[in-house]
Amino acid sequence: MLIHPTLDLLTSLGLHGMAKGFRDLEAQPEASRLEHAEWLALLLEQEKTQRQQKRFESRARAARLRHAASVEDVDYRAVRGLDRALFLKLAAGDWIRSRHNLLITGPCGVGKSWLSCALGHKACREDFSVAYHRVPRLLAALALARGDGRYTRMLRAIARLDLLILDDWGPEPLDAEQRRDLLEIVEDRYEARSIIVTSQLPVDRWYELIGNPTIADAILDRLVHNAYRIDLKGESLRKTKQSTIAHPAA
Ligand SMILES: Nc1ncnc2c1ncn2[C@@H]1O[C@H](COP(=O)(O)OP(=O)(O)OP(=O)(O)O)[C@@H](O)[C@H]1O
Repeated sequence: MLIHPTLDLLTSLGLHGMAKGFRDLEAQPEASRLEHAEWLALLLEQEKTQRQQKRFESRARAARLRHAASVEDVDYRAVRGLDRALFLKLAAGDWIRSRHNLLITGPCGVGKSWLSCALGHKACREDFSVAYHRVPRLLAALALARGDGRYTRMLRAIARLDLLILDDWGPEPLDAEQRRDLLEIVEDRYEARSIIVTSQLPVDRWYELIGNPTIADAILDRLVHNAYRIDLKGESLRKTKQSTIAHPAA
């Protein structure tokens, strides 16, 4: 078989997965017993897997998730208030396809950011576009963008994402500009794209966090309607981690 010209052709066509699969099969003596159709199927499978992996890597890079968390690593015993069945259902990603939201609340350090990143990571695997933002930094970045003409472009980029993670909302109340920014973001995504919001404050206190009753109604109506909720409880996992470091298991 003309191995090198075939490899060159696959590479020049950008079929790097097939090229790798071709080299691997050539190196296996038992592969000579395969039918042509089986060869082709294996090479196409390799190409598909490699493309999916590349796509996932680029999605994950763009998402800029704060934690390297994955849904497979969730410790259900450590996180109190986490319903395993609900979380596994969310991990499957149908809520994103149905354009629903997810609100994760609970005290400091119970794993809100971590779980949101685990779901963000899984969403990247499912080929959704994702971005993670801490709310105070995003609002500060939007205020800056307003001054230098990037505001509309930034909002447009946020609106296009399949999943937007807004981490650490509150406890500071929003000012007038921030309220409007949040309304723009939520309005753009309503019944079109999904949001995860995490906050130490329970959902029934978000109204006062927004400040203006009319805008609070508008934001919360769009955000809370159609939202799944996870209300975590218990001690900070940071403390548990520190005591494990101080007293490692023998
Ligand atoms: N489900 C989990 N499995 C394993 N480790 C976890 C899990 N959840 C959280 N952790 C660990 O606990 C630490 C605290 O979690 P995280 O930052 O998500 O808390 P948080 O509720 O968002 O806190 P804060 O309100 O202060 O932002 C993380 O650094 C992470 O390593």
